[in-house]
Amino acid sequence: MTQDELKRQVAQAAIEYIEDDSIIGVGTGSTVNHFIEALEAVKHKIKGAVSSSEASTEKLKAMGIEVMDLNFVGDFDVYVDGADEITQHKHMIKGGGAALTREKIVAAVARKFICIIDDSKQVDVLGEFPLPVEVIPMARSYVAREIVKLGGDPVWREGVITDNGNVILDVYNLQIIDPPTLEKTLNNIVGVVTNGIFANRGADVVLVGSQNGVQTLK
Ligand SMILES: O=C[C@H](O)[C@H](O)[C@H](O)COP(=O)(O)O
Repeated sequence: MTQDELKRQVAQAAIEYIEDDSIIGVGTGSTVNHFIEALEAVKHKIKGAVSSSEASTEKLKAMGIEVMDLNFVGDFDVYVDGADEITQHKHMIKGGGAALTREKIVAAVARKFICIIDDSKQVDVLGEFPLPVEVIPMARSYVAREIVKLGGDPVWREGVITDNGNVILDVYNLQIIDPPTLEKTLNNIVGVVTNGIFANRGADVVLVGSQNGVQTLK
């Protein structure tokens, strides 16, 4: 199977976690795009979705799925999203598609985070994938200098504006030994909106697509 076929396979497996009459949290990215397509089979049974990006919202609406405002939903059961890297402790790097802040908000509200990945995303230590940090535009240089002090090499993702109107710094050369602490440290820099470490609220269930089928890690 190609990597894209592995993504489709694992996205299909996540459909089993969807209950009748539920509201589903929907992430962003190429793996989630397969999940959105797979929702076709169950869309008549769900109440609607909460979306983590304009891109996913557009796809959900095109399928006739109601996209709800998180402010009016309260909490809900299941959030399905991909990741750029994930450890055995279910700590992740996310934000390769620049959707990290809305993803972190929707994940915070969900009772269960189901992470769907192909097996290329599994790592021992986070950090080979450059860590995305969403930054208020006027703070870009200041935040970059603060990140250098922490040992990272930030690179401005030029031309990219997030759904929230901010910019992204991708931080290279970090070996993230203690993800929960670095997540908090980076979020304490003034001007940072959020960073792509999902550790203080990691995944609850990880579905891993591989040549041998889908493995479930709980
Ligand atoms: O901002 C994007 C998200 O965090 C994605 O979940 C992540 O980048 C994984 O995307 P993909 O499924 O395309 O590898």
